Amino acid sequence: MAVLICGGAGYVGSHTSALLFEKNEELIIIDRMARERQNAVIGGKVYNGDLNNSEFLDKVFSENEIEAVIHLAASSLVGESMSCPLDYYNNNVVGTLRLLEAMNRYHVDKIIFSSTAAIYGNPKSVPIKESDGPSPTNPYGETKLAIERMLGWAEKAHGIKYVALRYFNVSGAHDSGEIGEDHSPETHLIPLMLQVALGQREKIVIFGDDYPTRDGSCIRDYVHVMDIAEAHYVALNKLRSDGPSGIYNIGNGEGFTVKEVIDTVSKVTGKPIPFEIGAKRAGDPAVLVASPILIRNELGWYPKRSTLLEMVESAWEWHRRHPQGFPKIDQGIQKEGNVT
Ligand SMILES: NC(=O)c1ccc[n+]([C@@H]2O[C@H](COP(=O)([O-])OP(=O)(O)OC[C@H]3O[C@@H](n4cnc5c(N)ncnc54)[C@H](O)[C@@H]3O)[C@@H](O)[C@H]2O)c1
Ligand SMILES: O=c1ccn([C@@H]2O[C@H](COP(=O)(O)OP(=O)(O)O[C@H]3O[C@H](CO)[C@H](O)[C@H](O)[C@H]3O)[C@@H](O)[C@H]2O)c(=O)[nH]1
Repeated sequence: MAVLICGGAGYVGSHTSALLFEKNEELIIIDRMARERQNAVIGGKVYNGDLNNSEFLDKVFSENEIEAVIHLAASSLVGESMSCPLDYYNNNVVGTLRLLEAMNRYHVDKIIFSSTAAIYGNPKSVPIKESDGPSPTNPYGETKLAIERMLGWAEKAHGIKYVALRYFNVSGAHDSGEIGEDHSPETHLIPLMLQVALGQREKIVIFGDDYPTRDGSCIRDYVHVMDIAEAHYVALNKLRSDGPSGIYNIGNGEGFTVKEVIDTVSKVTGKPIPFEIGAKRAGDPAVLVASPILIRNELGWYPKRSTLLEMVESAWEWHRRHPQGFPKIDQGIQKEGNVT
């Protein structure tokens, strides 16, 4: 039986798919950008389509024997969600609703869901524990919280077991240096800085330097994408062995300011990273740092590539080798494969 990966052509999805492929799992991948991003997918049967389309989901679920779902497909930019909240509800909440309906129709009863630190909002204390009350400061976090709650009700009514992984800030790249972060447009801090190091961008704008932090810039907990991929594999096996549903932070337990990230990127790349101070970004909490203890105690997962230096080095390796990201398929460099 196969594992269905929704959003498998995206950043975290392509790394998670690669890891599961290396573990000899049978993979089905759904992504609405699968055709454009087929160079990000190293294996599995790939479908180009949208989760909000129930007929498309019927096709995928009826053509394959699906054991479990890993659901990473979402709109996920904090700033964008502030200006287009309804699009976020539509893509994230309605998309997941359609997916759960299809799982229910086809009797698939395991799902691992990409949640986010953004559900916590401005934390009451740091590091943040799962038991701390959620209080999102942006529509993106609200949609993820709504989905976590929908999963809880779907379990009660339909017996669908779930693990929600609340990732903190994902960074780094596959150990091979052949898969990495390639968002368009790029908005994430570390790849933007690496674009500066590559000479593709003049400078970084720090979004606010009067936060109540040690140097005034925001603090985030960066976690390596391959550690995140492993968390999915661990969660999948937990559900396979009849483990209970659960919600877990996926972080390192240590936070870095934007200015500290600039220093690390400069050290790794050997290039200065010029910056200017800009306005705060709407919806940004000052500090997000995880307590990663619960998942260590219950599932045995802990981050293995935990220093910021390792994360930036691995991201730099990918960006240095692939300054334009994945080869674009209209450049005629596409892999052989069958995207349905
Ligand atoms: N990157 C981070 O720092 C981070 C942190 C916390 C949580 N997350 C969550 O992890 C998940 C993956 O994040 P990412 O950075 O890899 O994002 P990404 O944008 O690179 O990947 C998401 C993929 O999902 C696909 N997708 C989106 N909506 C879809 C739909 N309706 N139907 C089919 N495909 C759809 C996109 O085409 C894309 O390839 C997201 O759910 C995000 O909210 C990411
Ligand atoms: O040009 C930039 C870009 C970012 N930042 C700052 O750098 C930090 C990291 O910003 P990112 O845009 O890289 O990441 P976010 O913290 O906004 O969000 C990411 O992590 C979240 C979880 O913490 C979410 O889940 C979300 O999907 C994911 O994009 C933030 O404090 C942000 O204000 C800047 O100062 N300048």
